[in-house]
Formats: sequence, C-alpha cells, structure tokens
Amino acid sequence: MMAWLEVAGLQAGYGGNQVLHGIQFELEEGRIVSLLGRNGMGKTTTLKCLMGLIVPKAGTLRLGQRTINGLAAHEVARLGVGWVPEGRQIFPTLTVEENLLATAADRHRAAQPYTLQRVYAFFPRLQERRQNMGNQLSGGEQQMLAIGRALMTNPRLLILDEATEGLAPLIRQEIWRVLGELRNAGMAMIVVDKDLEALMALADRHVVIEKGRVPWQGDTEALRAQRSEVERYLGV
Ligand SMILES: Nc1ncnc2c1ncn2[C@@H]1O[C@H](COP(=O)(O)OP(=O)(O)OP(=O)(O)O)[C@@H](O)[C@H]1O
Repeated sequence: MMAWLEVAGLQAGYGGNQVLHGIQFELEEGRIVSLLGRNGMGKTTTLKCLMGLIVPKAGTLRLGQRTINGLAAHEVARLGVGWVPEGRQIFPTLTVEENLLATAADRHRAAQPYTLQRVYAFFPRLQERRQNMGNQLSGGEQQMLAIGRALMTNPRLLILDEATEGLAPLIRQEIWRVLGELRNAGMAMIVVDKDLEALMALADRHVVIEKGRVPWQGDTEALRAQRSEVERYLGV
C-alpha cells in the first residue's frame, strides 16, 4: 500500500548551504507524525519544502496521487495543506472574526466544513474576543487564532511548527486539548514541538531529525521503549 503522504530522499538548503540530506517519513490519512530534534537540525526546512516555500534539490514529496515537489505555496494550500507558522503571522489590524473569515475556503467540499461556529467551539476564548483586533490579543490567543485560521481553509493536513512555544502552561494545555480534539475528528497533522510527553500523547509516529537526516523513527510504543536513545538526539 502506498502511504498517503510520502517524503523520501528529501534534500534541500539555502543557496550553497545544504541543510537536508535525505529526510524520509510517511503519513497515513488522519494520522499524526511528530518531528523531533534540536534547534537548527532541519525541522522547519522540511516543513517549508512540504509547504512549497523551498524547492527541494532532490527527493520525493507526494500527497495522495500528487507529486508536490516544486509546487508554489498557494498550490500546495489548494491541495488541502494548512499551515500554522512559527511566529503566528495573523493580521494585526483585523478583528479576530475578520482574521478567521479572511482565510475561509472550502476547497474540498468537506462533509463538515469548518465554520466560525466550529472554530469558536474549539476555542471559546476566540469567540469572547471576536471583535478584538489581532494586535490586542495575548500570545496564546494569537496562537489559537493562527490555528483557527488554518482550520478555516478546511485542510486535510495541518502543519504546526512550535505551536506551543513561549506560551503559559495553561494556554499550552488548551492548545494540546484542541489538537487532541482535531485528531479525534480525523485531522492529519505534522507537529513540531519540544514537549515530548505531549507529543507521545498526541502523535502516532515520531521522526528524529539530526543534521538533516533521520537517525531514528518509530511509533509511540517504540519511542517509550527507546526513550533514552531518542532523548540523546534531543539533547535532554
Ligand atoms: N532562510 C535561511 N537562510 C539560510 N539558512 C537558513 C535559513 N533558515 C534556516 N537556515 C539554516 O538551516 C538550518 C536548519 O534550520 P531549520 O530552521 O530547518 O531548523 P529547525 O530544526 O527547524 O530548528 P529551529 O527549531 O531552530 O527552527 C540551520 O542551520 C539554519 O541556520
């Protein structure tokens, strides 16, 4: 059986600086994979290749039947890949509700498309603040809004890069709760985060990235069994 998402032999970099030397992992529809590794090892670069923000030098990137190497970012988005960028990038001078409506698109005529009501059900706090401007939100609220905006595009695959970085513990918990609900609703995700416990509770598979290569990958059970080996790669 061919996996739904396939990343194989992925090589990429910036100018003459090659950062990825053969990244390899697969993901089935509705499943969740975590990318682990210390800073600067190539996690974000891998995500950028998937999002069409960097053209890979070599390798396979396939989503369903489509090869997505070299597609532009808007073309990848149209295939149903939703991105929650590091640093959030919400519109500061639009209200919460305007931010959500700005990205609304039901590209797949989903049976249950994401609506304002559905996003507000995941994040009651956004509903309370729906008339506030983007720049009046706390860091955690901005992060919720960034996730909400990605959902409004009705993605089939959600990519989260350090979605809980720098947030207060309670807000982090809230984000993990919503990601768990999205998983239960069948959303496929690629998640980059530093919280190994939370990732083991959420994700099915885990991929370690070390200097642009994958020295270890496995399911959560394997990660539990080989935790000290994996933690050596993470520098913890
Ligand atoms: N725009 C860029 N131009 C040149 N080099 C870059 C650029 N972005 C990242 N790099 C380099 O690529 C390497 C991998 O970076 P990447 O952002 O993929 O790491 P990461 O694993 O996501 O870590 P982090 O958590 O720090 O983002 C680093 O050495 C970094 O300095």
